[in-house]
Amino acid sequence: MSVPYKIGVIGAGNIGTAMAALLSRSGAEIHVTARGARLAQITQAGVELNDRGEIITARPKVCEAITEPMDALFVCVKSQSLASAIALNRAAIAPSTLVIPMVNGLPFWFYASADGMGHVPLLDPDRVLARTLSPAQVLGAVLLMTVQTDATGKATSSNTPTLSLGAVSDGTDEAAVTRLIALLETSGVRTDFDPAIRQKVLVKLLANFATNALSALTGAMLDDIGRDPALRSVATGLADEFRAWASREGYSLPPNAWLVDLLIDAGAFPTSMLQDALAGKPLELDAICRAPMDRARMGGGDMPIMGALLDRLAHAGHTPVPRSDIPAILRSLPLSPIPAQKTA
Ligand SMILES: NC(=O)C1=CN([C@@H]2O[C@H](COP(=O)(O)OP(=O)(O)OC[C@H]3O[C@@H](n4cnc5c(N)ncnc54)[C@H](OP(=O)(O)O)[C@@H]3O)[C@@H](O)[C@H]2O)C=CC1
Ligand SMILES: CC(C)(CO)C(=O)C(=O)O
Repeated sequence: MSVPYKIGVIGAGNIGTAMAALLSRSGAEIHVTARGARLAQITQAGVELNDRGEIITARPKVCEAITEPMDALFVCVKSQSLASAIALNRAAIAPSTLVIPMVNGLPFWFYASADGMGHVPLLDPDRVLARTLSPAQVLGAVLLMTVQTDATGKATSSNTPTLSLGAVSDGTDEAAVTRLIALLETSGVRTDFDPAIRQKVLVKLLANFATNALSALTGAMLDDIGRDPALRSVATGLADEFRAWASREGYSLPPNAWLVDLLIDAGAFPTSMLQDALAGKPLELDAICRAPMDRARMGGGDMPIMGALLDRLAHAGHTPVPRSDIPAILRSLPLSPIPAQKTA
């Protein structure tokens, strides 16, 4: 009897539930981790994804922590939980396991090379990730998928799941990656392998940086941010700050016209950070906002609009703030023109 291909999915929230349901169509053996009430839900009823009208149900193996090596491990937690989730699931990770962190924000591996993981202190303060994972086994990932989950754990996705994967250093087992991509494609996840994965990460992070904290503070949907002149000028000011830093790092990012189109096209969608603010959950501010700002400051630059926005968030008490407070808060941000950036 052949040994089954084993895929671990750490975290059964929006993305983890969707991935577990989709990957169940690949024929691989799927192991999902969950805790508390979610563990009980999956044990009883499995996972369910409504993928643009198609209901996909599956009964993966479910546990609090995976205790045997996986061929591939998708880590679907918030960025601030990545190190603890990896530490808890240490037994799932053999030297040959492909580990795919599916998180938004500046990735902990962004400065990795064959010599080591590099270090972004905010993202891996105790170096758990750097010590546990080798750069060759980590695949960078950019996921374009919008998923929301209801109280019963049922996930709903409103677009074609699209995933870009990329090696973060030399030494990645290309045959293993090819096999994983075939399984993802069989599952309905449109997947490519992109040698320029860092560029792709920064393009997505440009959108997150420009919108997420702003939406958490104001409650604005993506299309509001694209259309409302006051919100739009904050978002494009943030994008200018981000683009200036990225350009110093050697990356050329799309211009504000691209960003505004993306926001308007997205419609009345609450960013993932607004969803967290509304649910009273911790916000991914370190990975999405503070880590790029720290890197900019380390390079002698600054991000004054983001600095002020984080300050307003810290002092807001309750987020989103009342609508009546928004105009004064937006006017208080340092939206002075910054030097024109060279953009693609
Ligand atoms: N939602 C979306 O549409 C998109 C999200 N993303 C990104 O994907 C990542 C995941 O987001 P999302 O799925 O929405 O987040 P959720 O908060 O919905 O899910 C995270 C899950 O991880 C679980 N978790 C946290 N720590 C651990 C741990 N140590 N062990 C096991 N489980 C753990 C949480 O469990 P518990 O509830 O018990 O805390 C929760 O179920 C984020 O970086 C997000 O920005 C990217 C693209 C789109
Ligand atoms: C939709 C988008 C790109 C908005 O920033 C996103 O990824 C999010 O909501 O976190």
